[in-house]
Amino acid sequence: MIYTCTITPSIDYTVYLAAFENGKLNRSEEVYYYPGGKGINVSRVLNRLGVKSKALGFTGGFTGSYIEEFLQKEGVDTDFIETSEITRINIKIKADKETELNGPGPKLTEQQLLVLTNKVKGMKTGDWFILAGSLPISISDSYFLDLAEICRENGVHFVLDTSGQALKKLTKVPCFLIKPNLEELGELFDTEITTIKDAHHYARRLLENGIKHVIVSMGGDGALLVTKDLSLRAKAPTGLVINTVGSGDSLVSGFIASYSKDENPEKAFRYGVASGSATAFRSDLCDQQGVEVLLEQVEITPI
Ligand SMILES: Nc1ncnc2c1ncn2[C@@H]1O[C@H](COP(=O)(O)OP(=O)(O)O)[C@@H](O)[C@H]1O
Ligand SMILES: O=P(O)(O)OC[C@H]1O[C@](O)(COP(=O)(O)O)[C@@H](O)[C@@H]1O
Repeated sequence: MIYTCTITPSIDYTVYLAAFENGKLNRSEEVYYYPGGKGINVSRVLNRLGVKSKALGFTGGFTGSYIEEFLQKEGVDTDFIETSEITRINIKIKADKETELNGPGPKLTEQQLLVLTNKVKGMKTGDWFILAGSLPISISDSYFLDLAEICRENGVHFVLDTSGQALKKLTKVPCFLIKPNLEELGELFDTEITTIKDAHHYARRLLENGIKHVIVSMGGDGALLVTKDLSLRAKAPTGLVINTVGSGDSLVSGFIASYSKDENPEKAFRYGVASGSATAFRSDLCDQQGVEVLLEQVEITPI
């Protein structure tokens, strides 16, 4: 079973307008209320790609109920832990530029965290645990290190897609996959990365920690895949960009959907990049048909 875990879910209140002026009254023309948060996006895309998963994490209040109902209607299994706080609403403004305002994550009690630990303890060899999205600083790093250790002991594939300090601490863990974007990779090494050569260099350094697959996503410039045996660059397909929110999550989903069937990292990489771009080319997350028409347009070359 594939389990995604979103500690900080959201409703992505996504608004389209011709132009956005800071400090003025703006009126939007079109609005959407998508369930969001990185693990939730991964589960939604896996479902659209025909792969079952269970979405774990913490939800609360009317926004939490909305997310849960939305996912269940789409056919995504959920097993959220209830919190007393209202799940955040993240604002995504799509005008001449994309602007985002993400809220803070929930404050969780020891008891709530323990419930999640017990769920991870119940996972079996060969299962997947995808920890994705921001991790509140109120939760100690050792909590996530312990979850990663439980996964290692039980032969559960641990996938990490987070940012900031949490990413820095958790890259010490021998994950199956991590997917920083260029900025996040730079933050990991306290530097700014502007070239493929540097991105490749730093991605390889992450393998020294025992990480098996490092995917560095680069927006419209595609992505890199680095493993012990492979160094690949994928150029992303070109198209009309509508909404890139969830592109990175779609890349992770596409990779895992394919890898969990064939265990072929290059094929999975192609599927992942096509999934990321298929999401960028529409308002909501990608679907299988959208991904498959882009597969041949993903150009993969060795670095
Ligand atoms: N403008 C774009 N054109 C085509 N594909 C894109 C574009 N933006 C993102 N993608 C696709 O989505 C993937 C992940 O995007 P990225 O923006 O790097 O992730 P994140 O949202 O995690 O920062 C890219 O590797 C690419 O395949
Ligand atoms: O947990 P964070 O870092 O605040 O990010 C949450 C946001 O990321 C998203 O999951 C999108 O992520 P990506 O664009 O990186 O794929 C949104 O749905 C959500 O609003």
